[in-house]
Amino acid sequence: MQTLSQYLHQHATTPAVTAVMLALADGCRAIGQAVRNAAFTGQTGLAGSGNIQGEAQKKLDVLSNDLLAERLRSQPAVCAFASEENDSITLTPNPPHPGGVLVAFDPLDGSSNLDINAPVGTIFSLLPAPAAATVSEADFLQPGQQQLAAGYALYGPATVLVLTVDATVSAFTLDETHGEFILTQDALTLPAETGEFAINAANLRHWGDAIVRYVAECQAGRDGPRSKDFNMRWVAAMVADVHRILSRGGVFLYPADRRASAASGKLRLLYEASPMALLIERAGGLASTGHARILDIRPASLHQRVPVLLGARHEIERLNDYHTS
Ligand SMILES: O=P(O)(O)OC[C@H]1O[C@](O)(COP(=O)(O)O)[C@@H](O)[C@@H]1O
Ligand SMILES: [Mg+2]
Ligand SMILES: [Mg+2]
Repeated sequence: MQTLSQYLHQHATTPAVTAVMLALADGCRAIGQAVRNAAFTGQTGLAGSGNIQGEAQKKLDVLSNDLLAERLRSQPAVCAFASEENDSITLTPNPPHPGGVLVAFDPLDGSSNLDINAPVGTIFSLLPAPAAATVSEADFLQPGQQQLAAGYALYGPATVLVLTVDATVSAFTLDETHGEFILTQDALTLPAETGEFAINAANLRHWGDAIVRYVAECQAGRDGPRSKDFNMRWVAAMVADVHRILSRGGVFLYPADRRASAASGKLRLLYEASPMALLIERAGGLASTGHARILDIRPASLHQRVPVLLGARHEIERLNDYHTS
């Protein structure tokens, strides 16, 4: 039995990455508890505020953000952090230093699921801090391939933490009795083929031709050009959909579409797409916009959105072909 701390001391590239991961894991443990106890602590429903992307914040969005911010502020390796729920970056008391870390996070992913007691999660990304006197927003605009580490926590029937700090992806399950994350799956790998896809099909009439073709061919099953039946799933929390893919394969699609409001898709590059792309690629899959590898994109702004197609290698290659042919 290996604890998260033991694992990180063996696998993480620097002591700073270990320290920041442990702080994030502690924050996720606290968020998991807050989610489970919300009915007794007055933390259900809307906060009455909105975030910079115009989304109504739930009380748990705000609390989760605070729980992570608290831990990152007091972690000496963290020089600054950026959150989906904050307009701009937050500087910690620690100026940039060799080995210093910037953290970008989505404190509560899939928060519309809170109303129905369905899974939600937290997504985080660690980037190298600059070699400058202070950190600015521009320092966060690094392509995803420069991430030092990334991961997510899924608050489902069990609280699971999935992360990458080296070339591999590992999963830890929270032992609720002892409050410890225990390694439960090492070296997760993603099959190149799949018979399962995930997309919000309510948006079908807005999709571009490549997505319409891909989904129609999956739905045609063994009677269509793919000559096999496909299954469809949609949890409406990216963390849970990606976790299913890392557990049993599949593809997850949140494409751009023809609506002006969805011209770049829905998901955010820094907090959602980049960290998930790193996990998926390290497990042997691919993550693309249809036209570009997500990890190659240099963000133009903190809250930038991108189309996301990720999962089984051969399916994403097919989707890339459909976008260019
Ligand atoms: O409501 P839709 O269109 O099904 O979108 C669901 C997607 O939106 C998200 O909930 C966005 O995340 P947030 O809850 O952090 O805003 C993803 O987790 C999920 O994949
Ligand atoms: Mg999210
Ligand atoms: Mg969120």
